[in-house]
Amino acid sequence: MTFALGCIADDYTGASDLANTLAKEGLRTVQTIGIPSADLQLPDVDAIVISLKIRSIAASEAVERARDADKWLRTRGAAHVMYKICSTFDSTDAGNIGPVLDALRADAGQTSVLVTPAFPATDRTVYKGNLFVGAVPLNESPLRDHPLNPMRDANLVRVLARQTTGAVGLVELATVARGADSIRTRLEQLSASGTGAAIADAVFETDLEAIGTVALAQRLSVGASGLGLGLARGLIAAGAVRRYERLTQAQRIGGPAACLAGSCSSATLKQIARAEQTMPVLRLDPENLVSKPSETLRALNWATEHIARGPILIASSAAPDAVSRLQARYGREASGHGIEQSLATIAEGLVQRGVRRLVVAGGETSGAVVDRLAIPAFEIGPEIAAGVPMLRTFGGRYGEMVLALKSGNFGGEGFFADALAIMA
Ligand SMILES: Nc1ncnc2c1ncn2[C@@H]1O[C@H](COP(=O)(O)OP(=O)(O)O)[C@@H](O)[C@H]1O
Ligand SMILES: O=C(O)[C@@H](O)C(=O)COP(=O)(O)O
Repeated sequence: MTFALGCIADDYTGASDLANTLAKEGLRTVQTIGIPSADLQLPDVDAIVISLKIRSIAASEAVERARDADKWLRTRGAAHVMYKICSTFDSTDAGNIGPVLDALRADAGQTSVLVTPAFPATDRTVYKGNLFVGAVPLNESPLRDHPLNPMRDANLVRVLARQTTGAVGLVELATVARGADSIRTRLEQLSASGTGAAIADAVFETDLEAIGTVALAQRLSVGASGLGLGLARGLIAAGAVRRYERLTQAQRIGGPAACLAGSCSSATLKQIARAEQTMPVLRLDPENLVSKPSETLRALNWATEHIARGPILIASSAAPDAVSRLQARYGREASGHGIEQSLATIAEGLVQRGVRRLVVAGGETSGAVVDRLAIPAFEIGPEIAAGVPMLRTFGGRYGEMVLALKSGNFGGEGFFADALAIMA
């Protein structure tokens, strides 16, 4: 097997977002769940995106898993590996972006690594090292109340410096806008002064093309889907990959369809409210989900009553004050993990009741669901919304299924209906 680009994503929705971007840019792409097992026959591809669930686990464990994935990709010929992080830089002062970057950089024998979470398609831009979500700095966006990694500082040079052992520098927009040579020169300066990571400003796709061109000459880069776009365009421009036209039509799979939401992002809360106008919605009791196993049974009994008549949505999602109250009672990790596992149990029950079309909202939530269903890999189907493709399972114990794994923050208000319309 040969491929041009190896990627490691720190969560599953992030992986499908990146895979979507690469496919859209013309790379034949497969998304694997973890390191593929030896017996999984992968199709011929230009890019492999290995999905890990390491965004919110202990840094030492995240490092170990990322290094294993990196080794797998390198031993199969990946000259360049991109580490995919969230476009809102989701992390805490304990990691995991910095520790993983430090370890992969050391393994690659590289001095300075380009880092950019910019993703203009979803309005994430970086200027003077500050990350903007739409019109506001990261710390003024809804991400300041994320249940697992509240983002309270928009200055990524500062944020990353608190997580890495090396110095963090900046490649300013004026440098980026002058093109690849100018970025390369700045990176060489930073490298000569021993700077381990260079946050690169980027506002437009042309900025990411220039950053991608420079990154490709190195072994490692770190960023969100905008960086993937830059790398994909760089590979095609260099003639390393022939542009492939992605499928824009989904093959019909039929059967019952369901949506599950564990994201508490403001975008997902609006999408659930909109879905209530068009499909039966069950709002779970988060306290019961953490403390009483019977809540999952209640959900499955409710689903059994409704599922034959059309799509349904089951949600644990709650507004920031309710999330804080639950966390104060049970702890941040225990409530997050408990709810993820309950939603995974509900997903498994739904699939056992015949559901083959499943939409999941939330990164950690998607990770728990996909792991429970033991799906080994996905082929990338048509785009539903920016950053969210339709995914078709590749192998696995439940036969062919289609899924959409939605990052909490992505999609318009009608996302659930939009996804179900494409996953017909
Ligand atoms: N009502 C709730 N109260 C507290 N935490 C919740 C609630 N509902 C879901 N969660 C947890 O919040 C986290 C949401 O993270 P995630 O699924 O990654 O969504 P996003 O994509 O928005 O980041 C998960 O750990 C989930 O279990
Ligand atoms: O880059 C992004 O914003 C997404 O691809 C992503 O990583 C989303 O993470 P979640 O919001 O936790 O799903």
